[in-house]
Amino acid sequence: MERRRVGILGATGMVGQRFIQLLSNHPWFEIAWLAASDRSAGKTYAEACKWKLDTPLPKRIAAMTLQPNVPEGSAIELPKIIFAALDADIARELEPKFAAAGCAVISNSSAFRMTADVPLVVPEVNSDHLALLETQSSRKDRGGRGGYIVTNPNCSAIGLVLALKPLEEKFGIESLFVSTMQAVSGAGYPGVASLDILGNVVPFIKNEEEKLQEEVGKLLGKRKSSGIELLDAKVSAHCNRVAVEDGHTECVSMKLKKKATREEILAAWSEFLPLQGQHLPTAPEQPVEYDEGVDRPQPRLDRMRGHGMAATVGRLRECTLLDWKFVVLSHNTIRGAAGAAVLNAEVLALLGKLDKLGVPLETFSAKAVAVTA
Ligand SMILES: NC(=O)C1=CN([C@@H]2O[C@H](COP(=O)(O)OP(=O)(O)OC[C@H]3O[C@@H](n4cnc5c(N)ncnc54)[C@H](OP(=O)(O)O)[C@@H]3O)[C@@H](O)[C@H]2O)C=CC1
Ligand SMILES: N[C@@H](CC(=O)OP(=O)(O)O)C(=O)O
Repeated sequence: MERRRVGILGATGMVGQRFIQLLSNHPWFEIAWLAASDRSAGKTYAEACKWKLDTPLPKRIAAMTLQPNVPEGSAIELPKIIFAALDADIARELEPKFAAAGCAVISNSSAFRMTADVPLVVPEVNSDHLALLETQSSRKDRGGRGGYIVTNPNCSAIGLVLALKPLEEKFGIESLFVSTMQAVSGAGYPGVASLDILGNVVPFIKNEEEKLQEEVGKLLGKRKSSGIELLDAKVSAHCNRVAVEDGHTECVSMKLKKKATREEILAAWSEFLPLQGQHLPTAPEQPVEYDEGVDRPQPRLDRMRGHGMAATVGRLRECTLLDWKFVVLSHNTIRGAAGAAVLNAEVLALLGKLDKLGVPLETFSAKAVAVTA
């Protein structure tokens, strides 16, 4: 099968580098276009990027020239699939321009996650929310060329909803308390100053608690004809930055609507295999892995389970305040960012939603009439 050409916006950042790592040998996608800030445009990737990953920067990518970060003016043809890893303020300005140019913008940023007709998706949890694309891609400000924006959640929200989805389905969630320990790579590069974080914990990450609380509601919400009905549960979050390189750990207490035993909860996690049989290259075999170890999960030991795409849960025990408590861990720049977006793109490919990009919608309806006439 011929691989689809893709581009990466924000290619030099922490998440951009993960995109390069995950897409360099991807069987369905081929990196054809890269862009970062104006400071980087015109430089080679090797000149513009401080490569921070523990696999070598691929030679082909190192030699690629960074293009202007707008749909026009590239020296090479703009791909119709754009992975975006930009700060929210920049994403708010740039992502709609690429969607209006007929691109599928597969975004990591928080800029449009809560916009009513923008899907906020974790494929194992709510791929049915992708139906929102039908209205979004025909919006006037999308240029009528089939372009759209799809988002993946905040890195802490992803691990949490993977663990919660099978429990919400079987028992219902009434309320939730979560306290996070988030890795420094979550703050981008150079991120938090070493003097602030070494030997320390910082009990504040700007806007993080608000994002975590509201995104869980949309991700576990139900699709209705009017849009997404948010999950009716109380969620309270504390977010903390800790001196860990990669991997976000979350301590969770929950009250369920229906009583559940420990065995029933463990069974719900092990039987949670929503993408089984779809053969998506980035999907982990077991999205939620339970570890019986008394002191697991731990970021250094467990973040790479399922090639960095699985959420590891452990320490399930009764809670004296709510019903049950447990710990969940996931890799923040793989499962929590670039890997999540690549998996979203694989699902979009499977659903045929990468097929009609860049062509005026009227051309498609005219063609459809011609075929049926
Ligand atoms: N790190 C994480 O764990 C997660 C991050 N995210 C989100 O992903 C996005 C990227 O995060 P991260 O990679 O950590 O950030 P970084 O700060 O590491 O990277 C930012 C990227 O954006 C580019 N950039 C900066 N200014 C502009 C501009 N004006 N126009 C175009 N491009 C610009 C930078 O290019 P240059 O090198 O030229 O400056 C760089 O490529 C953010 O929205 C973040 O919130 C989401 C989930 C997890
Ligand atoms: N704020 C997160 C990472 C992140 O960028 O989140 P968001 O994609 O919601 O902006 C962290 O610090 O770990």
